[in-house]
Amino acid sequence: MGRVSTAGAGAGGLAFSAEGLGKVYKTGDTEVRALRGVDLAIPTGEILVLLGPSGSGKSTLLNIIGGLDRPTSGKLHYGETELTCLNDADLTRFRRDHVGFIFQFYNLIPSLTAEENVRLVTDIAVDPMPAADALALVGLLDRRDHYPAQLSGGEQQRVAVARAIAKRPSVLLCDEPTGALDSATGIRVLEALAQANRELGTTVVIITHNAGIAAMADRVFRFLDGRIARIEVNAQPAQPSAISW
Ligand SMILES: Nc1ncnc2c1ncn2[C@@H]1O[C@H](COP(=O)(O)OP(=O)(O)OP(=O)(O)O)[C@@H](O)[C@H]1O
Repeated sequence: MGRVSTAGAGAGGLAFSAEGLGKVYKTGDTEVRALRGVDLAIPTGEILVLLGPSGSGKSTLLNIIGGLDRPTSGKLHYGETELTCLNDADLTRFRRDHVGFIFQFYNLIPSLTAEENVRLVTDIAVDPMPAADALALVGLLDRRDHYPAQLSGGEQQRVAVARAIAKRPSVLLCDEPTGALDSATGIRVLEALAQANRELGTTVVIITHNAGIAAMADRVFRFLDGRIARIEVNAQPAQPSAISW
């Protein structure tokens, strides 16, 4: 794609690296320092969990990594491409071609079936998988003709996962993907994310307030007051089914 090279973002490399990322939100006379000098390295193909108190900067970082927002200071690379140097059009192209987003509320179009919701993405993506394959990956092929209102919350979120993975993104960014779900359905959604990671090699970043989910991560970043206060590496990440909620 355009000027965003994927060199260095392949297996064994770094999906993202950042030095001194800062973000200041200005509203009138008020300034909020949401990120205060974040350095990070996210290896390709890992599952990363971001934990930390409300307001500590997790969503701000996720939005910057996904090209939805820009930092006010510091540098961010995707593989060998410096995202912080891209113009708006190239940043949009990076986001469209490489990033899948999953949010707490599923944002499905109510008047479209599960398959049609996924097709919204596969119709415009560069190298998508068939919508049916994406639904099969999250275990919902038999519900392809159901409308969102005919699906449970967990099933709707799995359709959202299918929609996000159908374009074969290199990275899936998930902001509280199980925040609205009970433990059984939440675990099913986490299994869908783990499956995308395993079968497609997708790097997965998950923001959560549920510390139990950290058990499935290769790496955990603990945020405090706009900084990464601690990084933990799991030698043996757990299966989602083994997570205690
Ligand atoms: N668009 C914005 N304008 C002004 N301030 C903002 C904006 N977005 C976030 N903030 C502020 O930046 C800080 C970090 O917010 P952020 O959403 O990144 O935290 P978080 O760790 O994701 O929190 P939560 O767990 O509650 O989602 C907070 O003080 C928040 O109020």
